Amino acid sequence: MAVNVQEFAQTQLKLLAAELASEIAESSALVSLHTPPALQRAGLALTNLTLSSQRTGLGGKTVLELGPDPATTTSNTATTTGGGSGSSGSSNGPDLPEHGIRTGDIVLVSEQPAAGGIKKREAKGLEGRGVKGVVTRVGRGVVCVAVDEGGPSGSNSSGSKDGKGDGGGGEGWTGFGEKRVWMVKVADDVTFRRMNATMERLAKMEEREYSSFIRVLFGLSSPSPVPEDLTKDEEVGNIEWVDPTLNDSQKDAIRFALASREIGLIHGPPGTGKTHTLIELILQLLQRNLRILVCGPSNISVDNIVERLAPHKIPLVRLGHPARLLPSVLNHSLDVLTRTSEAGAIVQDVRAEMDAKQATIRKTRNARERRAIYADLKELRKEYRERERRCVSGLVGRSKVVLATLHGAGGFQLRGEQFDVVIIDEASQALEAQCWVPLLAASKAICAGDHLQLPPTIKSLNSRASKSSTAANKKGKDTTSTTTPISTSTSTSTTTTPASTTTTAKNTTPTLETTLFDRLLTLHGPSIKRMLTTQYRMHEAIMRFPSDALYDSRLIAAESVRTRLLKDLPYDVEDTDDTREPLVFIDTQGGDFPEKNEDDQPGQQQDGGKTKKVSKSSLYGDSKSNEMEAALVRQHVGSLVEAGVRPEDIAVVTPYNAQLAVLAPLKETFPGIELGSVDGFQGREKEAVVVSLVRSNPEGEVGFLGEKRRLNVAMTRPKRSLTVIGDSETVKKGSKFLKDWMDFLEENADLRYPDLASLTQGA
Ligand SMILES: Nc1ncnc2c1ncn2[C@@H]1O[C@H](COP(=O)(O)OP(=O)(O)OP(=O)(O)O)[C@@H](O)[C@H]1O
Repeated sequence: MAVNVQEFAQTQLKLLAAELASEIAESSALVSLHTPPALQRAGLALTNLTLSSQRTGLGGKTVLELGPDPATTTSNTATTTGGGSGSSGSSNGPDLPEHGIRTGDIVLVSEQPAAGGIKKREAKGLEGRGVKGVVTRVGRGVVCVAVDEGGPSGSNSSGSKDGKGDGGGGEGWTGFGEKRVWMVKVADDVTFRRMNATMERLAKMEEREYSSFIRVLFGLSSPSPVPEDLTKDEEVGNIEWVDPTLNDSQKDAIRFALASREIGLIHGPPGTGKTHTLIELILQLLQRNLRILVCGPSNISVDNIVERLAPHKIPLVRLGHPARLLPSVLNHSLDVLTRTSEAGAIVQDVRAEMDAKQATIRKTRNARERRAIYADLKELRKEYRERERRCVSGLVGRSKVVLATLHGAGGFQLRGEQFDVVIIDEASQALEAQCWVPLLAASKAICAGDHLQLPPTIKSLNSRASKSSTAANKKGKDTTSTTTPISTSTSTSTTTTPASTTTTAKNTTPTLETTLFDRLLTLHGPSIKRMLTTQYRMHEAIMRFPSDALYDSRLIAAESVRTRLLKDLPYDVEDTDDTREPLVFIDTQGGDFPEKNEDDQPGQQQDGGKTKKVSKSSLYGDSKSNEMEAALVRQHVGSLVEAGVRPEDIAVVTPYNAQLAVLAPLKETFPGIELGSVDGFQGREKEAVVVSLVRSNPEGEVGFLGEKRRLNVAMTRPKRSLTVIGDSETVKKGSKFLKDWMDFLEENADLRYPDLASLTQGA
């Protein structure tokens, strides 16, 4: 049962290397197969830019300000003086075209290739050219990018051992001059560097260095026993709750988390108040004068906690690049505190000096003078880092609660810091290696998550899976993950988040998709977890199937949500067949609603003529769509809206990105409606959710619909109304779980068969 720590770390290192290689290969393939305009349309790039200015941003980073190249913005009414340089690019200039670059994205800015695509050979070297950075601001006519110079703060480069980031940025962007440049989203290899460094540390540890915490996490010792009933426990039996309205399962989970010595898991099924529970736990730990590090896999998961902790007025510090934080939590950001606190003033002096120097670069044409300025800047940056380091360690050292993303916890700011407890939210959505970044600073950990929802996205799974020949693989090859090379840790958007292709392989060979949460449950059994059982989201009828099929029938619908329907919404909604039903199943069986393979679709060809070769790098992969089903979605949404349900209270989710593309026009008809991939919608909720299952074929192939964790996510998003649209005949053949679900819907939902005639009329 016990795990050899060194072997574990070595295996993780190998798996991580394969994963990074997959991500990079995918990015490069996308870039080499598609022209910059096609990538721009797919939301992955922004083309035809020029550099308008640069300045020193937060954390001493150089911020590049990029605007549309005036030479390419012909039909603009705004008056622009030619030449790009000198103009600020932020006001009065031409607007940027439609694009999908968002604040917080990691991008590579480089010289734009001439017309046509980027050749494979060039794509390979893409990382070596240009400069990488984080998008800090997106305006109508300007995009700002804080470039990666290995600055002391923020999430980039600091702590990297390879020194790759250090100083590299300077040369990267100075060559831009007035040339036309573009930016493309890229994989975030910082996350990998942090995970690697952590695994290397673990691999090098000698057994005698293992703490009892580490021993338990690898099964070398058992966790210290915790009594089943803690209500009579001397220490935690009589807690003064900050929020006395917590339900019993939440209180029990908190008692358990407080009483556990090494590790405690809080299992939070959908809508059961996992975060709510963690907030109380943090406050209770603080009352016991313990020092806490709180982490989550994404910025949004961490910000969510900061926002809810802030009203309690406890001193806390949020680490992370300010560009990636919610505006509401910026006041707690370490970068901002460094700037605004008294201790930060001295840091600012150097910063002002750096700005002044930066400004002189553009005026200098003489190469020797430029080199001299760079040398000065290098010195100043060093000094800046030194002062900032002192200021930061003061701020962090005094904080009882520190919050960061998992990989953010590997930054220089926490070097040498120890915590009594590390709390990891959404632990079942993080790679285990990522969890170890903060865990090495802990002597106890509390992990919250739900291993019955989707695990993190693994890209290398595709290539590894395709080499084996299991039936699960054959069926599991559909993927939406090829639509984007962006990292999983930053995005707050829902539609671009890639869906993983998890086959349910639960074998003994270590794989990246085994999360820490899963592994610990297998290792120590259910006694190390407590489950939250009251859910505050779904109508009872919506909750029933997931509860019975996945959560041992233990879920209870809170009184406040148990019977609420769309017709009871706090605004005017008519009482109709659609608004008084919590569960609707529109069964398309019979073969009139066939699915389409993305390859079969005409009009898929992108610019440049070369992209017809559909491969893993196609913008939609071999995703599936179903136009007739989309027409049904439109009809159903139409009648909901007609009854008075607001489009912003409706979401349509589907496992297939190709189907999302087919559904896209709904956004024009019903402004405010949300469309999302199931994977991207994890963690979200809506009053009404329509699920489009897409698959309909005589063979009964269901692809990655066969993953029950994905279906669990899909069916547990709605509050008052779930409508499932799909072909029961096809879907039933997919798995026992799918058959049970279809049988359940046939029995318990308002079952409808579409009227083909009205559908073709309405279309
Ligand atoms: N004890 C409680 N009493 C009343 N409402 C509660 C209670 N606990 C949680 N809630 C409510 O339930 C909802 C879900 O809570 P929260 O956001 O903490 O859930 P979560 O489990 O983290 O969410 P997810 O299911 O997305 O992981 C919130 O609206 C919260 O206010």
